[in-house]
Amino acid sequence: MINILMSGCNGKMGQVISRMAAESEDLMIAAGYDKYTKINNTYPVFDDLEKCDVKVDVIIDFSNPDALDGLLSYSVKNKTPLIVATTGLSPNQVNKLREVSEAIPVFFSANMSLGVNLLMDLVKKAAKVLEYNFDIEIIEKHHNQKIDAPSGTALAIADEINSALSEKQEYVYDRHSRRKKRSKKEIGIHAVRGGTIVGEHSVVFAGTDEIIEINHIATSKEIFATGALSAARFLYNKKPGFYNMNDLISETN
Ligand SMILES: NC(=O)C1=CN([C@@H]2O[C@H](COP(=O)(O)OP(=O)(O)OC[C@H]3O[C@@H](n4cnc5c(N)ncnc54)[C@H](OP(=O)(O)O)[C@@H]3O)[C@@H](O)[C@H]2O)C=CC1
Ligand SMILES: O=C(O)C1=N[C@H](C(=O)O)C[C@H](O)C1
Repeated sequence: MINILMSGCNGKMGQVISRMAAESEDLMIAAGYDKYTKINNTYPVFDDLEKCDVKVDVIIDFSNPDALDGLLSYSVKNKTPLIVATTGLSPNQVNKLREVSEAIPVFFSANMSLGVNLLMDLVKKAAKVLEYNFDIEIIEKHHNQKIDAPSGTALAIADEINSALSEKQEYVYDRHSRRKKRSKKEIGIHAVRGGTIVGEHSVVFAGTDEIIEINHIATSKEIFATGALSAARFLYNKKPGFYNMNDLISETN
């Protein structure tokens, strides 16, 4: 049995993962971490990781960037593998994750779904072929409870595209403050927020008289939970290192 500490356990993703782990035979949520302790969880919940006296094998984090420092201290002190799915981390926080991965296994992905990770591969290929004649714009849509914008996935897609191009593109976030034509050296990134949209990402390659659009639509949060639980199985007993969905997909296929 792999014992998990669920960080952000009272939140939307924390609750979906708790339900799915309870249905699995090899994983269980042994403890939770959140801002508030809640009475109807089936495991103990801590509002301070220093107080956590439950032995766990892996941490899954779907919470808030403010939680990261505490999680890093706890993981390093207890040599506990750490999965970070929280988005909106600063570049400095991502660097800290990389540093810590020299001592413990760290898994970091802005999107735990298989489909989005395939989309990243497809858009990289498209970007290479269309590099000189097409403008690239990314549009993401999420529910009205989402705090960060643009989504971590939209930024990760833009980074993947940039890694495939011979010249780095500048990211332009909506255009209300710009009074000039679009340059050839930019990737536009746009966020829509409303209702209960689970998560949609669309990459538009707009050329002269033709448009190619590559889309991913998440219709449930379970797809991210499935990915997070697979990441827990993957990271348990791994050597220190900085892992992502590509490592998980290559190992399991
Ligand atoms: N990588 C992926 O595949 C996915 C990533 N995400 C990301 O996961 C994160 C959580 O998403 P979601 O579950 O929808 O959000 P929720 O707001 O529903 O849940 C987050 C939980 O974390 C708690 N929390 C906030 N700050 C802290 C803190 N400093 N320490 C401990 N707990 C804290 C919140 O408490 P309170 O509500 O009281 O503030 C809440 O209970 C987001 O960053 C989101 O973008 C989401 C889905 C997929
Ligand atoms: O907040 C969410 O809900 C989601 N956040 C992630 C992101 O910011 O990319 C992934 C997913 O789209 C759902």
